[in-house]
Amino acid sequence: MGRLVVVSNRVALPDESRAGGLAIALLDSLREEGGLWFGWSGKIDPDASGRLHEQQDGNIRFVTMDLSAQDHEDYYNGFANRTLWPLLHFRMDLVDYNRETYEGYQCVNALFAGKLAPLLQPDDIVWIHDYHLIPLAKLLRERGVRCRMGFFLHVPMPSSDLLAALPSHQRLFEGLSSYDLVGFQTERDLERFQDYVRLFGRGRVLDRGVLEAPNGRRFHAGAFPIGIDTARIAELAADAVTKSGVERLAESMSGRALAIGVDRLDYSKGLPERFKGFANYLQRYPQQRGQLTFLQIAPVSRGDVTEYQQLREELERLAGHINGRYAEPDWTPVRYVNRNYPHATLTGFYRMARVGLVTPLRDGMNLVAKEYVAAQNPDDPGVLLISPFAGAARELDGALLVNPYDLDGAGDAIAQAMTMPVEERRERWKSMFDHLSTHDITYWRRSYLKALREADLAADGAGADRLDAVAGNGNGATRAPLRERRSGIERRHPPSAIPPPG
Ligand SMILES: O=P(O)(O)OC[C@H]1O[C@H](O[C@H]2O[C@H](CO)[C@@H](O)[C@H](O)[C@H]2O)[C@H](O)[C@@H](O)[C@@H]1O
Ligand SMILES: O=c1ccn([C@@H]2O[C@H](COP(=O)(O)OP(=O)(O)O)[C@@H](O)[C@H]2O)c(=O)[nH]1
Repeated sequence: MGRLVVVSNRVALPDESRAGGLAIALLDSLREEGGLWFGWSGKIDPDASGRLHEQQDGNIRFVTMDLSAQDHEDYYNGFANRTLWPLLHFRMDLVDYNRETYEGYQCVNALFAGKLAPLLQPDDIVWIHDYHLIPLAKLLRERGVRCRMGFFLHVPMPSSDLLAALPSHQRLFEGLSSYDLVGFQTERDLERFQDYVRLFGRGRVLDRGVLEAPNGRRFHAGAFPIGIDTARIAELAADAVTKSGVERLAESMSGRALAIGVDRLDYSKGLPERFKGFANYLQRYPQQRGQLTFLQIAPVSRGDVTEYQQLREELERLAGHINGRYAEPDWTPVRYVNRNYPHATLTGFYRMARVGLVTPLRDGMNLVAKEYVAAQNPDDPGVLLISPFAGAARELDGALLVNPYDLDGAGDAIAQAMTMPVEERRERWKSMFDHLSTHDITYWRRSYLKALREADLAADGAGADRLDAVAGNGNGATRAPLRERRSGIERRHPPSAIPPPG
């Protein structure tokens, strides 16, 4: 079996501890399989982009590349995080497009290709991640790389009309057809991508999950909801209870219940709306005032980008405003912390929390939602409140759905969580925990890689006779949703027709 080569902008280097679901998930995957992880070093080289660093940690070989200040500005702060990130999170109002940053993005992708190509062996399986690196497969193929290549998009795929509003969208998104398999977080993301290919991408959907680019190249697409290392999170959480940081938090609660939110400081996470929803709860449920303290952990993210700086200021104002209005001499309703915590501590915080608040405006998956569930005490679990706009909501059918734009709804759901009987909490928790135990990070990686290894339609269209046989493989399109209608919003378990990982 070929070596696994993972490529992503962010790499979880052994001494790295920044928050972010992609890096955490890929580290879990590579630990099991071993292989090469290639990406940005996280360092700025004042002279030029391209200096490589190499280190080995267990069975993972890390090769990372520095970027010059200008490349970092155009590629990461610019096109990736000021153009693509808002676009892919349905925020046209925040999209800042200019040709210069787009060219910078292309140049950095070309640099990745130039440095990576000589490291590859013909039977490697190359797995490229996220919106930073959409053009990479095409650029590698232009350099003669013939390996099997897959792509996974960790963020949402928005509606095709939004994608089509991006100048040069065809040049960018046609790049996806150079992969053998393009993976999305949910079936909805896959559907929206197929719509784009049909309506604006000059391509064809030959069958569900089998697409053809304008140049005739055929490739697969499927939904592969990412998971967490459920057993390890549950174990860490049980052990964390005696950790000093966790004990200190427990002591400071003075017997009050805890509501927790854990998010990078990002406008996609719906933090102002969440703060306002909590204020709504305090205002409309005065009889519960003083019983629940809300802890929001929000490590600073992408701090050079204006919109992120503005969000930080807004949240500071809101936290001050809510505390000024509702605090008592012996109780502060909102605790707002811009610090990053390791899982050993975070899982203990999750377990202590009666309410988990995960209310993004849009989120590819949201691993925090899954970690919160995995960390609960089975005898006395907390209640997860989740936005229907997080990919995870489709799987976590025991959570209370909260539309982040509905502040009254958020207030009601918090109050409901506070008074929910333990039997109901256990029942809701169990169905989610059982699901997360089977659909964990290993399941995700194996399912995706199995589908990638089997995605062998010839690039020139030969092999079309196999289309019928393989259509639907890897995305489970043909299975009916398992069920679930709560609060009027249909949620599906992830594609259960993915062949069991072997
Ligand atoms: O690398 P950063 O710019 O610091 O940002 C951190 C990561 O944020 C995004 O994470 C996404 O991936 C998660 C795992 O699949 C998913 O649960 C979440 O919904 C996504 O937002 C981003 O996509 C990554 O590239 C970043 O590394
Ligand atoms: O202080 C923190 C805050 C977050 N995280 C981790 O960062 C990841 C966030 O992933 P998620 O999918 O929720 O969102 P993303 O940040 O990737 O958009 C989760 O594994 C969190 O446990 C962490 O380790 N420490």
